[in-house]
Amino acid sequence: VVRQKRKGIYPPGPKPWPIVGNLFDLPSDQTGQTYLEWGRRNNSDILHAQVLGHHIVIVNKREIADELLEKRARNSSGRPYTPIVKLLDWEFNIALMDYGDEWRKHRKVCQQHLNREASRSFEPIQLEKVHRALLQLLRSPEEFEAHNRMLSISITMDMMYGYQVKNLDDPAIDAATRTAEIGDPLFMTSGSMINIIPVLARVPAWVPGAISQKLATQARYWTGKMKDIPVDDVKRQMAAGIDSPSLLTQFMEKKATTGASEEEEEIMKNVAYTVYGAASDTTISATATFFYTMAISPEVQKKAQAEIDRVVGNHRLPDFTDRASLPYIEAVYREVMRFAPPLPLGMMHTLAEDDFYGDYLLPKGTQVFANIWAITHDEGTYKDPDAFEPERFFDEDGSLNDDDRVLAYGYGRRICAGKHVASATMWITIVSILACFNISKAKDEFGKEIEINPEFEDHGVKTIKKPFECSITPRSPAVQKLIEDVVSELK
Ligand code: HEM
Repeated sequence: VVRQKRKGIYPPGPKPWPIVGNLFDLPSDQTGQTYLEWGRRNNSDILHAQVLGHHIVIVNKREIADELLEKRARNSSGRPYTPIVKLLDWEFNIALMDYGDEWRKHRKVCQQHLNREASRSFEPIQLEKVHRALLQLLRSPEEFEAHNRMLSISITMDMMYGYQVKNLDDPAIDAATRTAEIGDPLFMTSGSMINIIPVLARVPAWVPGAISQKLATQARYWTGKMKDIPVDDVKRQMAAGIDSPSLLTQFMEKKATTGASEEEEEIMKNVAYTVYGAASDTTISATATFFYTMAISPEVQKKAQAEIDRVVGNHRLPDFTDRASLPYIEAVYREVMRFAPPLPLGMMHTLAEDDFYGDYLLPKGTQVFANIWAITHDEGTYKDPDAFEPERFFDEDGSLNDDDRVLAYGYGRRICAGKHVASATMWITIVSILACFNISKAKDEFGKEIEINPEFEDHGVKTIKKPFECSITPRSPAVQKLIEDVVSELK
């Protein structure tokens, strides 16, 4: 019997040009919104584009994303092979590894150390850094964006390496920031021709016009620094006998006592390097959204603070044991993550084999994107989706509803490996800041409120609230003292 290959049509999308396909149609910012608009124009929740023979599929509906990326995860958990990853020396990055043994080994280690139970070992670090951030907010509230960055970065560096970040000029942070600044745009599909025409990767950096090559050389240099500085610090800590719960110090101690293979060490380091990139910008973005939404939602803030005052009281700062007793704060967390998912398109999932969705052919190698932004702004599920309303997460009887899956963490087997850590960091940040401060729009010299530009910066992959001014003031002199006392007791 000769089996005929099933034929199919691609999902709808903009008409491709000869050779380049839709290269010039792909949005480089406002991606979530633009693809939702494509969906409306084509009257379809699944869309297709083509760039130089590469297929891209965008899914705007939750059910389709669940079907393709969860139920059919065996076929849809890959990442594309992009030459730029090798050029940048980013092959250590778990988020970029294709689905296979190498990824599986790394993911297993992530799972062991970042699962719900294991990630609780990081709670003391999260609490300490949040308390330090409260003091910073007290001292220089106008610099809240810098304090937000410092908070997220210092938690990650402490969790992974026991590395104590003193300020944002820290050499390890500088190296990581430069790596991302140079590397991120190169990595985007439309950002670098190297991704599309792999042969360009062989052009030496000194050839005029080989811009990506030159930038890649710089990015490689900073990637090396980003890896070496904290690892050298771990060695220093161990020599000095410093006891830290960090992932890498714990591992190194285990290695020194019971032994560990080279491979295990390599994997552990790769996890630590990956987490820095995966954890900081995403958490910074979600926290910036929190500040913004509080400044524009005084009613939400009042309700949240009333709940904290009722449950926690005014004589101590909140801690993780309070989480289950604060449903409204939980709803604020869910709503922050819904309102502006930090990675609006998540990450691409490539298909290992041809697949079909209805009559639509999704060829092997297709990069499938769940449009998380569109799914969390679906009017069918979230009425008035552009409004910030934690109330949408409550049932009529006043209890939290079961919509507790935070879609911002992505899909299937590639779902965010650090979602429990992220959830804990976000929650303790939200509850602590609300317990201590009132956040409102800043006022001009005449006492008139300054409206905040609602726009977000969107670089195609990540999104973050554009810088804005707001007023952050302590709720009472007593709370001010609480913060000062708690921080003065820290080492
Ligand atoms: C608010 C914060 C965060 C958000 C919104 C977020 C979101 C995401 C998303 C959307 C993905 C891709 C999922 C997919 O492919 O479908 C991802 C992957 C990943 N995230 Fe997160 N993340 C956050 C924080 C963190 C933290 C704190 C860690 C580590 C402690 C982390 C570690 C990772 C890793 C290792 C991956 C790669 C997983 C893989 O490819 O198998 N993330 N994250």
